[in-house]
Amino acid sequence: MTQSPAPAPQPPAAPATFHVYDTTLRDGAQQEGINLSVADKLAIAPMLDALGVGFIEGGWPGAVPKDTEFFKRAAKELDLRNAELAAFGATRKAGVRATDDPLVRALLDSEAPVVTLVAKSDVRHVERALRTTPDEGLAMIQDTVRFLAREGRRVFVDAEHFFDGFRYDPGFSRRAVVAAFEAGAEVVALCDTNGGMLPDWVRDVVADVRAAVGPHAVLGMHAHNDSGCAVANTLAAVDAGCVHVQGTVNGYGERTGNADLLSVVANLELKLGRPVLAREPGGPGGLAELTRIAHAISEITNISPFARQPYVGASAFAHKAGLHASAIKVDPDLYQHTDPELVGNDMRMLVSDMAGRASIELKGRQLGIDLAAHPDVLSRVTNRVKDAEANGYTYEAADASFELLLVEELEGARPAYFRVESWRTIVERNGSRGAAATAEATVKLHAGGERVVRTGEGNGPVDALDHALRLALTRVYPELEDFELIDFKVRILDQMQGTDAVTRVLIESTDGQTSWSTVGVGPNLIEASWEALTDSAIWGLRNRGVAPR
Ligand SMILES: CC(=O)SCCNC(=O)CCNC(=O)[C@H](O)C(C)(C)COP(=O)(O)OP(=O)(O)OC[C@H]1O[C@@H](n2cnc3c(N)ncnc32)[C@H](O)[C@@H]1OP(=O)(O)O
Ligand SMILES: CC(=O)C(=O)O
Repeated sequence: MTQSPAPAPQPPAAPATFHVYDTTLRDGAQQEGINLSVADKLAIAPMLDALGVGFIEGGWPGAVPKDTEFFKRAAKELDLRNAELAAFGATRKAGVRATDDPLVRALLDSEAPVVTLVAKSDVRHVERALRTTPDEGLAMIQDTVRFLAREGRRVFVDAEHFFDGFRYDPGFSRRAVVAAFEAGAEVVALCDTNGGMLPDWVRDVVADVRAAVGPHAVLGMHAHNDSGCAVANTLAAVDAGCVHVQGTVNGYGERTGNADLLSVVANLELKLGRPVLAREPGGPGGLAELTRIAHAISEITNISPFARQPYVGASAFAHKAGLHASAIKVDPDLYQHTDPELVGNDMRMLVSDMAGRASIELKGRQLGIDLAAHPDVLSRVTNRVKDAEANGYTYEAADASFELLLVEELEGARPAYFRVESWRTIVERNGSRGAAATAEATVKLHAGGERVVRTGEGNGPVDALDHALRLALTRVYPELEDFELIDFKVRILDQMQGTDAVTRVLIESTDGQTSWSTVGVGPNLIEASWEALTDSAIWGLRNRGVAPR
């Protein structure tokens, strides 16, 4: 007999407030390899605002000159609709009055409406890193919070190393949080600074603190991802009563990063039914912007998007296995945890040797080719793909070559834009030391009812072949003048099915509007490249609606 699941435990009563606090521009910028200019920060902030976060932590004014400049310019140049800017900084130094601490003063000077103070809440850090007493550690928190609150700032406190500290000496860590609230802090975010917590540990500690501070105190969570649990830890904290979540876009951050705020908000909204992003009614923004903003920000950080990133990655809704595709054909929900459109992403079908007929049918549909009424074609294409992949081809990154294969099986032949008679290449280098090699290629083909022979030059044999092919075809197909080769990848595949190594070439081309990828395989680089180059020309012409001449 099936047992009904136990009712989920109810979260403790908590304030209606819920904060989404982004720290991409501060903690995200602490990631190795990220270096954001003031202009970069000014470009990212409006994207975060459009996403609907409530707070944007812009950096540490006074400590980092670029951040001082950011707050100065942000006040004049940014027109934020949803978010408030937060300036990050530390509590006063030991033995110094808050009013006399230049870094505390710099927080005021930033004119940010919110100030977030990092405060030591692990007694070991107070004694060993600050080299002071627990009482002075608590006084540093209280004095700084009180001073800034009196100056009219909303004060948030990041309780640094809270979880490690709590597991070592819960009494001191609790007192640090209570001290911050008593002094006027509006939020205390409990930080897993070293990122090593697990969700159950977080839940227990947050529940303890929640009981100590009462149901109305705004507790937050700031998680790092060193145990791979930052998002889960953030959700566990919410479950236990946190109503303020911190994180960074794409999970950027020190070491292994912070909680990916995009996953956090998607999970809160889609899985837990908590609308947490601000949205203008009927307007853009919110979750539907998630994928676009993730990629736009990765352009600015110059960190390649992570394909397997939950919700927003290129592979997040990409399906490869044949069995998955056959169920998806019936209902996409059978193999997807959520609808990709809700987060602005797309479902993609990947064609490979793991494809079955359903994968090919769905891929055809995605390419605008309905194969439902052609079971014979589906079987032939499936078999051809499996054979070709066993011989070194890969179609999941070469949609254009796959489409040509499909058209060939459907229409009985490839589009006959030209017929190749032969081609050859020569690489030449004179005997002088340091002289560069040059390449020349000759292509003989038939197009537009004529035999055409053309020679092209290039800095290598593939470049020369590309030039010769264009020279031979552009009189008949002037559209080719817009085509450009934008990426070229080579891989040597050893011992395919007991044969010698083969070479696989993947080419990406563009006509300025569309880009497409083709694949070629051969016993050497030149033959593989020729196949990918000719596929590229054929697909590009067909896509433009050009008829064979
Ligand atoms: C967990 C986090 O990620 S918090 C964010 C960390 N971010 C950064 O550190 C980036 C910006 N940092 C900086 O530019 C510099 O470290 C500065 C300007 C803040 C300080 O530079 P310096 O004065 O040269 O000091 P240094 O970096 O060597 O040491 C930090 C000092 O801050 C003190 N400190 C550390 N945490 C705190 C805190 N929460 N409250 C008060 N003081 C603190 C340390 O005790 C040390 O003081 P000391 O110089 O009297 O020994
Ligand atoms: C404040 C902060 O970044 C941390 O404790 O990790």
